[in-house]
Amino acid sequence: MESMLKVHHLSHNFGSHWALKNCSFELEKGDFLFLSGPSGAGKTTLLRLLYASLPVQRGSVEVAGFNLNKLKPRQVPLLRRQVSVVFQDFKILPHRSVYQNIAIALEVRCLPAQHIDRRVRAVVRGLGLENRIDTPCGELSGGEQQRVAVARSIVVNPQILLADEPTGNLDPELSMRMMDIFKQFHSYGTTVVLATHSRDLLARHPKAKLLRLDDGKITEANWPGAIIENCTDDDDTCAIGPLTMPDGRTAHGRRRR
Ligand SMILES: Nc1ncnc2c1ncn2[C@@H]1O[C@H](COP(=O)(O)OP(=O)(O)OP(=O)(O)O)[C@@H](O)[C@H]1O
Repeated sequence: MESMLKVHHLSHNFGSHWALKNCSFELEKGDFLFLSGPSGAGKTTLLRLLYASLPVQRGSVEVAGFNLNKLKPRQVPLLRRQVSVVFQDFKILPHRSVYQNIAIALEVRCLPAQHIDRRVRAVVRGLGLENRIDTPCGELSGGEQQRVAVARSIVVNPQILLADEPTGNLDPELSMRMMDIFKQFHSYGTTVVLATHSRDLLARHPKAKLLRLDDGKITEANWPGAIIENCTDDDDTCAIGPLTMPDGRTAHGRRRR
């Protein structure tokens, strides 16, 4: 199977606070992963690292064949052609319409206008936004804005789709519809990583891969490609992970596989 994500000994700190501690896991093409854990556990931090919106401080990350430890600024747009993200704050343009907010993801790729129009309208239909297509996004409800953010991320057909609580603002029916869309993309071969608090969502997808974070550490995983570190925070190297040297060796002098 083709590897899509390799995260080894990943730790990340904000000042003196370690938001991620020595996380290691791998995903293959077409995997569907739920990232769970309480508020503050490090889910968003992990997604931001995978999207290269935070620099890798410790450990190593490979996403869709890109080594993020060595990623140059000019390579970031290339990575983001393969990886789409829906963040919690949506990042949509309030004065632009639903159509424009979604089309922009394709316009930056200089695709033919007809092709853009077809794809945007198909996604808008799929997410039930037809009657809001010309509405400025600033006038939409939270749930509608969330659907626009999801539409913009899937319209580009990414290899990897990262989503941070994509059903958080939606009622149960829309939430199911949104999940159906993620599952549809997954069935086309897209690798999906979805962060959620929702126990209900996890219970409804018992076959998906699950990674639980607590206080920055992996505490639960249901497949062998993830490592649960049984160590305490007192053991610094174990909890925070070995330092990665620029040549890829760890501070222990062991070369990574
Ligand atoms: N930019 C930042 N500056 C300082 N601390 C941060 C920053 N971003 C996150 N943190 C801290 O890192 C920890 C992990 O935060 P993160 O947002 O990754 O958690 P989360 O699991 O996504 O939480 P939620 O489910 O509430 O979104 C928290 O303690 C948070 O306060």
